[in-house]
Amino acid sequence: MVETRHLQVDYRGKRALHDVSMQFGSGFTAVIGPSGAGKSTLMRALNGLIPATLGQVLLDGQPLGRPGTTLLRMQQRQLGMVFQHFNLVRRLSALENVLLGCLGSSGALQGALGLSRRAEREWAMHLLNRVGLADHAWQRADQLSGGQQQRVGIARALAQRPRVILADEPISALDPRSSAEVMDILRDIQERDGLMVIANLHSLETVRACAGRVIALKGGRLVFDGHPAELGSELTRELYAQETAGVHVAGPAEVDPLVYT
Ligand SMILES: Nc1ncnc2c1ncn2[C@@H]1O[C@H](COP(=O)(O)OP(=O)(O)OP(=O)(O)O)[C@@H](O)[C@H]1O
Repeated sequence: MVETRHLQVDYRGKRALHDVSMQFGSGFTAVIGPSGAGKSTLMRALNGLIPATLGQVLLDGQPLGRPGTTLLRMQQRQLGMVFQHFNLVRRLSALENVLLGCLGSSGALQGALGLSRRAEREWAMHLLNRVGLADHAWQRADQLSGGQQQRVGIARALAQRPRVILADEPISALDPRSSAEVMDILRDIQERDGLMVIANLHSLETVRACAGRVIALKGGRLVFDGHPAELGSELTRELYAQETAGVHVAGPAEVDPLVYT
């Protein structure tokens, strides 16, 4: 359903992704790799927030539209985005933030689906309840904890009724308990609602607990695509070699988990 074909992304001459081709059909996919590997660039390119320099991103076989086009906006409705730093409007309530997600799917669709403002509100409240925040609906976003803000971010992404959730480092800014809550919600969305989830994650422990597929990038290139169980310690060591060399030399027992959170 989502595919990259020979995707290359350059930032002012600096290549961030080289010739990346892959397909995503369903399930929970984790994207891993050391700092600067191109993980965020991939997530943003999948959503059309960054255009391909060469190659293509396709949704249901159709290339993503260029920035600013109606085609891209229609496609982006199917691709809900969750951000590392939540990207909420701080002075608005949790409910108002979720309603902003509904705006992405109203407009043209509002008439077609017959969605009234009231129906949108009910939908937004339902989603806040889903992420365990019904009691915080009227609280300002900047008065919520990081974990709560990220849960509002997920509810906002769900508000547009996407088929895919692209989560760009959804738990990097959170403590372990909030991280677990957020991952439980993402996993539940995937398992119960059948949404495809693609999440860029740093903790291999989390990857093993949540993902059915893992994609590893290094230096902007695809270096692994398979089941998390196939991700051996040799490959993991290689993947993070540069990073651990300067920062922390892992002992044999340390290689596997959280080298990198
Ligand atoms: N806006 C930008 N302008 C120029 N170069 C950029 C920009 N964004 C990213 N890069 C560069 O592109 C490469 C890939 O960056 P990206 O943020 O996608 O990596 P990442 O794997 O998500 O890293 P991290 O885990 O540290 O967030 C890096 O070399 C980075 O410096």
